[in-house]
Amino acid sequence: MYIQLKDASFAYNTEAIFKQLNLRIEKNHSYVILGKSGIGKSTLLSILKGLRQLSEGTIHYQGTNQDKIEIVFQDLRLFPWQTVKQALEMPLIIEGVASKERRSRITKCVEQFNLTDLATRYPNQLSGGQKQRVAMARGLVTQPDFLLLDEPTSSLDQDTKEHVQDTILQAQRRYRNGLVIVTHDTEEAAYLGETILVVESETLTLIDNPIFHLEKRRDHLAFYEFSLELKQRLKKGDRNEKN
Ligand SMILES: Nc1ncnc2c1ncn2[C@@H]1O[C@H](COP(=O)(O)OP(=O)(O)OP(=O)(O)O)[C@@H](O)[C@H]1O
Repeated sequence: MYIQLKDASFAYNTEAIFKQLNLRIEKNHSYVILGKSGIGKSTLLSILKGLRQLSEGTIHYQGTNQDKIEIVFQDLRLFPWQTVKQALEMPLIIEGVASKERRSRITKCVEQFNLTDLATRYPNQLSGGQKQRVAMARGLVTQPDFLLLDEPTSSLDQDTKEHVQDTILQAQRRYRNGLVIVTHDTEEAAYLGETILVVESETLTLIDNPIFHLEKRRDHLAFYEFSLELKQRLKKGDRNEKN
C-alpha cells in the first residue's frame, strides 16, 4: 500500500515549488519532510492528500485512496463548540459508523491519547499539547492508512514537545499507518522519521535515519550528532541558494 508521485511538478501560478519529483510513501513507515520556512513542505503534504493538483506528472494511490488519508493542519481546526468526545465522534458519524462501534472506538482512542479525563472539555479548556493530542486522535479514530501532520509540535515547550512526539510514535506503532510529518526542527526529524525527506529548492533528497531504531535515542550522542548533520545540510542548502 503506498502513495506514489511520478515526475511530479507543482507551481503556484508562476512560482515553481517542485520539479520532477519521484517519491513513494509506504504504509507502516514514518517520513519527515524537513526544510526551511517557505520552501514547500506544507504544499507537499497537501499534494499527498490530493488537495492540490500537480502541474505535471502523476500521483497514484495503491491499495488506498484520498478518503483513507487524514491530514492534521498546523492550526488544528478544532471547533470551539465541540467537546473532545464530540470532535472524535464527528468523523465517525460522517463515515456512517454505527453508534455502538463509535462508542468503542472513541473509548479506545481517548485512552490511547491519554484524554479520558478531558473527554467533556472544550478546546478553550485545553493546553496546547492537549489540543494537539485531540487533533491527532481525531485524525486516527477513523483508522486511516496514512496520517499527515503539519508541524505538530511547533508551538509547544520542550517537555510537551517530547511528550507529543512520543505519543505520535506510539500511535503509529499501534495503528501501523503510514506517517508523514512536516517540520523545520532537525531534532524532531531525527526523532520521528525513519526516512527524512529534505526539501531544498524544487528538489527532495531522501535520507535513511541511521539512529531511528536506537532505544531511548534522546539519551545518545549519536542522536544529537545526526540532528547536527541535518542542520548543517540545511545551512549548506541556504549557502548554495545564495551563491
Ligand atoms: N495558496 C498559495 N498561493 C500562492 N503561493 C502560495 C500558496 N501557499 C503557499 N504559497 C507559497 O509557496 C511557498 C511554499 O509554501 P509552503 O507553505 O508549502 O512552505 P513551508 O515549507 O510549509 O513553510 P513554513 O515552514 O513556513 O510553513 C511559499 O513561498 C508560499 O508563500
